[in-house]
Amino acid sequence: MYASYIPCVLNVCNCFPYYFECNLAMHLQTMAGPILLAINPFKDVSVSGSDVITAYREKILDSPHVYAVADAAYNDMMRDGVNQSIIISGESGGGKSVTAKLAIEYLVEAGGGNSDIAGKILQSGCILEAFGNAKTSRNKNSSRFGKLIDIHYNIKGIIQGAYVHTLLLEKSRISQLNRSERSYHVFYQMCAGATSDMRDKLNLRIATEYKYLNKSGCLKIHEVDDAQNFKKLMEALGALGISHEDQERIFKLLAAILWLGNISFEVTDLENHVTVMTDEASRSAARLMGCKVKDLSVALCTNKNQSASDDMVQISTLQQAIDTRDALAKFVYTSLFSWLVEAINRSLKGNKEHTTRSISILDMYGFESVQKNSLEQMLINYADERLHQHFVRHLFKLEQEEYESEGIDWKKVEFVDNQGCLNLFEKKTTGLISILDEVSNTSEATDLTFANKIKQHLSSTLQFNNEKAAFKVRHYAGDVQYETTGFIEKNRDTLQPDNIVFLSSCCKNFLTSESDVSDTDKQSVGTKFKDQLFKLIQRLEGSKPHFIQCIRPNAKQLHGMYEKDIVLQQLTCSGIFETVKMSKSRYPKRMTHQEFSSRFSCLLPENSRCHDPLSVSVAILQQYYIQPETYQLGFTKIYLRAEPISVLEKFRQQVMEGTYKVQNNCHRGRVRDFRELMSSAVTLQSFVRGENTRKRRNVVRKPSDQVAPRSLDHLKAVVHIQSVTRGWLARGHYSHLCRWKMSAPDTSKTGRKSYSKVTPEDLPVLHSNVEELKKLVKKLEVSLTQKEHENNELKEQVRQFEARWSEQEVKMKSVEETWQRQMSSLQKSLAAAKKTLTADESRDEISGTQNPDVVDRLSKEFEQKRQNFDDDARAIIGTKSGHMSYSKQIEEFKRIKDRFEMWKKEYKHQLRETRSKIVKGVNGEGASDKRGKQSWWGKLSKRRQ
Ligand SMILES: Nc1ncnc2c1ncn2[C@@H]1O[C@H](COP(=O)(O)OP(=O)(O)OP(=O)(O)O)[C@@H](O)[C@H]1O
Repeated sequence: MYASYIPCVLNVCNCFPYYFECNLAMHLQTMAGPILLAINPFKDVSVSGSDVITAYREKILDSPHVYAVADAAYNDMMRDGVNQSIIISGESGGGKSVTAKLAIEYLVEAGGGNSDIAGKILQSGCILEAFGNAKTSRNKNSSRFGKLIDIHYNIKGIIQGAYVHTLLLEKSRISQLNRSERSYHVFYQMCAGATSDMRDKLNLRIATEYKYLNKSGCLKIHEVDDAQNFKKLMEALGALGISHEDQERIFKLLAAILWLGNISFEVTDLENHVTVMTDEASRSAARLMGCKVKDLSVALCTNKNQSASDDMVQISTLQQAIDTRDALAKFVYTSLFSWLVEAINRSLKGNKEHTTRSISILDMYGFESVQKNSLEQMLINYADERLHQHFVRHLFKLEQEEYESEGIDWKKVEFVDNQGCLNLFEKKTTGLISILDEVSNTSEATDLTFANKIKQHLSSTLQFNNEKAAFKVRHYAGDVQYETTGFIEKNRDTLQPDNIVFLSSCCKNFLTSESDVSDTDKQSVGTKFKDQLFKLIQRLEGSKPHFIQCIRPNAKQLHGMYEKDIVLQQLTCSGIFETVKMSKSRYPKRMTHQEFSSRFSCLLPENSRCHDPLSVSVAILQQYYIQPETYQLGFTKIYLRAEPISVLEKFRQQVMEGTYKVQNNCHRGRVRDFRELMSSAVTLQSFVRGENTRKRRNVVRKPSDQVAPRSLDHLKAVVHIQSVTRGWLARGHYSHLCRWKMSAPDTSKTGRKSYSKVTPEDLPVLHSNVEELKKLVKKLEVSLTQKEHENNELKEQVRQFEARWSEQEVKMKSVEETWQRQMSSLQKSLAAAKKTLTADESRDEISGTQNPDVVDRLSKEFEQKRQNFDDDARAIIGTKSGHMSYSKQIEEFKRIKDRFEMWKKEYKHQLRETRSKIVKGVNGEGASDKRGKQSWWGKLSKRRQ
């Protein structure tokens, strides 16, 4: 659906400017490839707030919006476990800070909404805005510092804490203001909103009475209520846990800065040497800073000549004193700002141990070009270039390089690379920052020296304006001319060491950070800024970026006005057209074959999953009919357009839901099994308890029953009787309690204890009842302990009993087996005897000697006995689960065995006799027959004896 917006954006810029004009009634947001374009409506158009957040979270809304970008970042973090960043760029006044605020609002809500940390994160924005934002000619609420907020989450995506990184606050604004601009909001808020008590303590006046505020001719902002905002600021300071004492100190220093600006100097000699005028301004400033007027005067009106070998102290000239005063004011303010950022970070630290990933939101000062651009503008625009390079690198360079190295069929998209402009700033020795540092380190150097030096080194890249000692830089966002006046002083930004010592003694609470003091000695402003910027970009490099480009629809900050050229210029400079071109053919989703196959292999039948990741990936794509033009297979990764990935994700979701359901059912089954096991254990325990009780009460039972196990039915009956008995006892106890309650005071109606019915005569009865109850409780406790002890003993008995049981079972089995073996062996012997006898019969028939009766009788006897023994043995086995104990059964078996042995002996004897009779009868008939008869007998005798 985003694709439908892209041609609109292109048309807007070329042929259909009315499209934007029509849509300015609302906060138009649209996608240009992977970038969200957010057009500043310059009016609250109410497409934000908790309802809209919910709609995006629940996917009821999915149209392009900053909430959709934040949602994608959050979901990507949760799914891939990778840190994310939302990079918001655009010109000053484009709406970056408002957009960042909306993104934070969403991310806070997604990460658990109402937690303490979430509230603090939102409140910290109010403090940073009051102390770091100001009205400029381009924006009534311009951020004068760079800001990166990391929101930390745990593995479940719940907010754990946050950290605010800041980048160089524009300090010149404290003492110098351009026409119609304001200093930092907090000064105006304090002057408008302080309570009378606070005013007295701070000797506070209205803003017009302070020179640092009134010189620009702008004290109020249309539709902005400073007093109301002061209340919000105080609330936020409280919410962040900044103590009352610290708050007082903060406002004291702010008031001191304002009074410092009002300090004037008196010329004391012809050489223009000065001293501080002792008036309300100097007295107030000294009191608020916690020093004497005399010390403040020394700090402002003397300087050490460091070039002289003896560090000679000199009286300052008027200009020197003014510069020192302003430098002190700026130093105090920036130290205060750093202290506040540290305090905010302490408060947002939260639960660092559980932090696993984060989302960073970058809101930098936007590209700006004012009437007289100085070092501040140069650094702001340099930061903007660095950020643009990050954008170019991720959206054009890295992606295209990757397609090439992965062997993807790809037509290269040309883009404007701003690396050249970056080199102009960053190059060692010949870059603007290096040259500025080099010149600043020379004590005699002036701004003109700097101008000449850059002319010498960079004449081929820069255009120069000799009249203004200015140079022009061709930025990606437009040409800017910088006037070198003030560059060296601003870059050095040094305070006299004596002044640092002085400040440390009076506002030490806010100069805790060693870096405040030492860095000013070591690093120039330019180098420090460059280093901080590098660290920031490094942080961003370690995360997956989501880009938002803010567009300023007109220069007048008016709602409903569209200036085509301004918009077109912003779209062109920010590389939106190349991005759109690229997004037509790019593959927004890429995964290694390993990642792809392990994520989606659940969509394949089990037997197809064991192949290599590439084959699995191909199988998945084929199985789900993914169109070949929507993906490409690289050497190590698979590249996909948006549609196939959403199709596969949908299928995966269905499979996962199904799996969870099955798992839940299994889990429920296991719980059921466990319950059954529990109830069996309870049954067994109650049986054992019953047995134990019977033993204790000497219930007389048949000797065989004493060790015999109960049958299942018997057990059930016992348990049933027990439960009925327990129920009966419980009912009895309950009615006893009821009777007791009837006699106790009535509390049911009033809900309170009413003792009105208790007469003095009742008291002894009640006391004795209570005593009785106490005794009863004690007794019960003792018997409970006993029972527990007994229970343990019983458990042990059961365990032993079970062990004996299984032992007996093994024995029984072996007796049974022996019995079976003997019977079958006898059967075999008899069968052999029968066979031989039959052969003998036939021979007897032939010879006339017959013994059929004897053999028949023997055979019948054998059958009869076998039947008897079998029946007896079965009868014993049949009683196994009935009423006979195992030992009894074994005894019976032994008895049968003895009988069997006796019979066997007798039978053998009979067999032998019969044999000898037969042998005698047939003696003369042949030796071979005799051998034949002996052979079966021999075998039988061998086996049986
Ligand atoms: N989404 C929005 N809804 C309503 N008004 C907005 C919105 N975005 C910006 N504005 C208006 O535009 C002004 C400038 O916006 P913002 O301060 O966010 O710009 P910026 O890009 O951060 O500027 P800078 O770089 O100077 O800090 C805001 O003060 C506000 O009045």
